[in-house]
Amino acid sequence: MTSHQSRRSFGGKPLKTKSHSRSSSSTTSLAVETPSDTSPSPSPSLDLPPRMNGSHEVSEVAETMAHTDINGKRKTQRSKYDRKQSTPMMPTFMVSAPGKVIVFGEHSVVHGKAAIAASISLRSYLLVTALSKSKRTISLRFPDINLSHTWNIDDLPWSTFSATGKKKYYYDLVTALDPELVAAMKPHLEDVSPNESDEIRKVHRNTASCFLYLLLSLGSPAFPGSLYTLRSTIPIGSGLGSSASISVCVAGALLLQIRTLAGPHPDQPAEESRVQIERINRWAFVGEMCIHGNPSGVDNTVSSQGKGVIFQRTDYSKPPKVKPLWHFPELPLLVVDTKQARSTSAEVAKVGALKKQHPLITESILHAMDKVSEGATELIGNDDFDPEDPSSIEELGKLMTINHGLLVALGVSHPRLERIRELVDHEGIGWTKLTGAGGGGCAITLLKPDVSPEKMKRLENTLDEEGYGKFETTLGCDGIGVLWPAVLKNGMEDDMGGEEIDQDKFLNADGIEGVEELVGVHGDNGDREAWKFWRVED
Ligand SMILES: Nc1ncnc2c1ncn2[C@@H]1O[C@H](COP(=O)(O)OP(=O)(O)O)[C@@H](O)[C@H]1O
Ligand SMILES: C[C@@](O)(CCOP(=O)(O)O)CC(=O)O
Repeated sequence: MTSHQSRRSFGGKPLKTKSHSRSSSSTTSLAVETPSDTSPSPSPSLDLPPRMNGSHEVSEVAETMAHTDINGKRKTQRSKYDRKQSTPMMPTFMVSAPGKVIVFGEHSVVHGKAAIAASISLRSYLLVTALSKSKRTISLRFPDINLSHTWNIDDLPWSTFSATGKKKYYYDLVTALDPELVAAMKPHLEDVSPNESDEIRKVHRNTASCFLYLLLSLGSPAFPGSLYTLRSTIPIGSGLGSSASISVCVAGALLLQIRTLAGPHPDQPAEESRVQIERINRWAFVGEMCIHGNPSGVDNTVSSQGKGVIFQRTDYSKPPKVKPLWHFPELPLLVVDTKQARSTSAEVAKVGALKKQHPLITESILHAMDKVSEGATELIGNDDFDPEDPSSIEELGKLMTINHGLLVALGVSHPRLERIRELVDHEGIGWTKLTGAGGGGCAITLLKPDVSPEKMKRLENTLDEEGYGKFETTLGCDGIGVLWPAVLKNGMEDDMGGEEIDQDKFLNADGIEGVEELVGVHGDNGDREAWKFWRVED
């Protein structure tokens, strides 16, 4: 594969991509394999920030952080003269993680075939603000779902989570929720959004349980009072991995707060970066279990590591095998939301019924889908594949068209999905397929290079008129990123060290565009350098 440093035309807007050296895919597996990561954590190497907003005497929060061992036990040892040292407080920081699309092989994956999923540039952003020593509370402000909740740290069931046989460490592989721990957590979820409808409360409690289970597993009674503010640019419940993305943000933020992650920093070897991502991914999977019950682990893996993955599930009682595609190309992708509600289980059942009725025909379709995924893996793994070259894009696009046709044959498309395909085909601007379960949800279009702004505008107008949601994204983006400290500028311009992104600014950012403009990983003039990523590619 060629390396590229590019700005592709995207409906008249330049698309930002980064330069990465590329080589063939690694076969390292994340999330679903036996733990090998039991080494003690290296100390974190994020640069400590310049003091912001004037000088802080060290607070007990910072002191506690500095004296908390890897198992969360507080070390009470003080300095020689038993007085507080002047060290900076943990800064306000931010983490961000992407959503995902299934690029090839939805449905056939349910029947043991290989599928490919990849990250997209729609992302969740979580701002973490350490509170002053006197505030012994943990607060969530998640305005996308109108969730606002505060727990008193000292009231939380720490002893149950740290009891012998129950305590889990940051390096553990947790593959199931512990029913006793879930029961201990339950009373602390009961007063979440008490005045909302049952339906809304369920959503709020799922999100709150994801956070609380991770906090109680990774934290300790000495955990610093903190405020977590989350905003996401990923539509919720459209099959684009919004829940995995927030689980990755929460897992990453908590692991950073207990100082069990090394980096990210630019010189970090890929191997070390992958270990950090693996840690985050394992805990994000636990968060996903709180929201979903029985997730496959694919969404959180793609969201943590970014790029793409091939996944296959030959034994349905086990999680799928996940092989990272560290060098998945960055490609311009249009995601269109039909806004048509769909049920993944109903669509999966449809295919199951078809297979019963027409076993040979259905098996041939599924086999053909497997060949499409195989062909796509070969294509993008080939050294000749060049995301800048129209013929490479066309080959990949054709595979998407075939995959969509096969999904139609399985009966999982929907007139609103077909309408998107028709509109895109009419303009001749790219290759479209449904993504995820179908029956509604989203379609993805791989755009031809240099699509004319007029054609793009015409398509946008029609989609708008017909009530579709549209997102201009990039496929194959970075996974979890860290903005440390969370400042608007890099802090180089003046002595004050940059302007802090406080909660108000973040909450007041206007819509998706406002969030992207204020804190976005992908700024108007290319990717923001202040965001750091664990570089997983060799
Ligand atoms: N921005 C967000 N803020 C708070 N919770 C969120 C957010 N995005 C997703 N969630 C949680 O994830 C759930 C959506 O998961 P799911 O239905 O699987 O959709 P998706 O396919 O987008 O992951 C929501 O009901 C909510 O609990
Ligand atoms: C249809 C299926 O292959 C993908 C479902 O994707 P989503 O939940 O719609 O993102 C089901 C599955 O893999 O569990």
